[in-house]
Amino acid sequence: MAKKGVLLVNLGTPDSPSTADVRKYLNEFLMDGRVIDVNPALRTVLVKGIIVPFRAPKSAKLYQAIWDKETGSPLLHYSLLQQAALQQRLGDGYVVELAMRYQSPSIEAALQRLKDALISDIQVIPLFPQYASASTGSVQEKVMYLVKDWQTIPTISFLNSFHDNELMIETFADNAQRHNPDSYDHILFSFHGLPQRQLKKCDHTHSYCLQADGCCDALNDTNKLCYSAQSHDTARLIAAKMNLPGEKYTVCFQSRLGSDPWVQPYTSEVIAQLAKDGKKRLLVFCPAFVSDCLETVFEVTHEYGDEFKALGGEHVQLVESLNAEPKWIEALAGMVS
Ligand SMILES: C=CC1=C(C)c2cc3[nH]c(cc4nc(cc5[nH]c(cc1n2)c(C)c5CCC(=O)O)C(CCC(=O)O)=C4C)c(C)c3C=C
Ligand SMILES: [Fe+2]
Ligand SMILES: [Fe+2]
Repeated sequence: MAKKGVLLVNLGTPDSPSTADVRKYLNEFLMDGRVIDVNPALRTVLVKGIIVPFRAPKSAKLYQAIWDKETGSPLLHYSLLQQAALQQRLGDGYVVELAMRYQSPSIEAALQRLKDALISDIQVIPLFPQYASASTGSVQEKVMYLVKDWQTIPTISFLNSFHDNELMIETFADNAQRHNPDSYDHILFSFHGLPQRQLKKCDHTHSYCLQADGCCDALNDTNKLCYSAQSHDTARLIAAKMNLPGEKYTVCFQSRLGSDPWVQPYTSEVIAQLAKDGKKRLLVFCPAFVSDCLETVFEVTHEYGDEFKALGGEHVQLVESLNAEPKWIEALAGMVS
């Protein structure tokens, strides 16, 4: 029987934590019109003239702090473990490839390997639980761009999002149990941030997202692919699995870049308020990421941890991401149709 292809795609990471490699990575990433969605001339000035020159040396230091001597970037390391575990779980009938949207391993090389293996049925799984044009949409666009000139275009299906996947929700809740959640004063669900403008552009009615009261309180036909609404849904589902009452947790958004408004509340402001309220111990989920990476290991544990302590808090504990947890690999296997 003909083999089927599965292409796992995560965001990307620099090839090394040197300033030169981080600069190369940030340039490719931030010049993507779905990530910095302003006109190309302005984007070039912002990215090449301002953001990257200032950010690359700083980011290189952060990457150096999380880079493992043997396994390198945590994001790539866990992604490779996921690929190997999924390949083993699916068996010989499938070829599982891994790619990064930016830098390496590239989507182009992965598609070429599938083509060389005569695979004509490919399922693309962008490894982002919640849909965003800047993440999932960008992967979809890149794959379509790369196959557009092939003589024979294979059957390709794309997974848009899996924010409510039962086994994924269970894996996050299981990971939290290692930390005795009852011993924490408050729990945060801290998602990667996104400019508000990008959320609004996904609302085809132009009247609901960030305009209607409680627009993220439930999913409906208008907001079912809204990143913020899906993030709130993921958090509600994990909270329900853990029997957390509403007052025990807060949904928030981290990693803001630039001065435009991003989806709120911002994690750093929530943490500051919790410290002011006398909370001492915080447990933090980052359910926008399926692998631990710079944004979880460094930003949550070190940056937010230090900020919280400076304001009188005692401890910020990250809940590990899905990484290569067997239940998560089972979740991925279930997504392969
Ligand atoms: C305009 C800027 C950015 C948007 C929009 C954005 C969306 C977005 N990003 C992820 C996932 C990841 N982002 C990561 C790092 C990262 N993201 C931005 C900017 C935007 N992201 C920057 C500048 C960086 C680099 C961090 C730094 O240099 O300090 C990562 C981590 C990569 C790693 O190697 O560990 C991930 C993962 C999603 C899912 C998303 C849209 C929802
Ligand atoms: Fe990002
Ligand atoms: Fe929305």
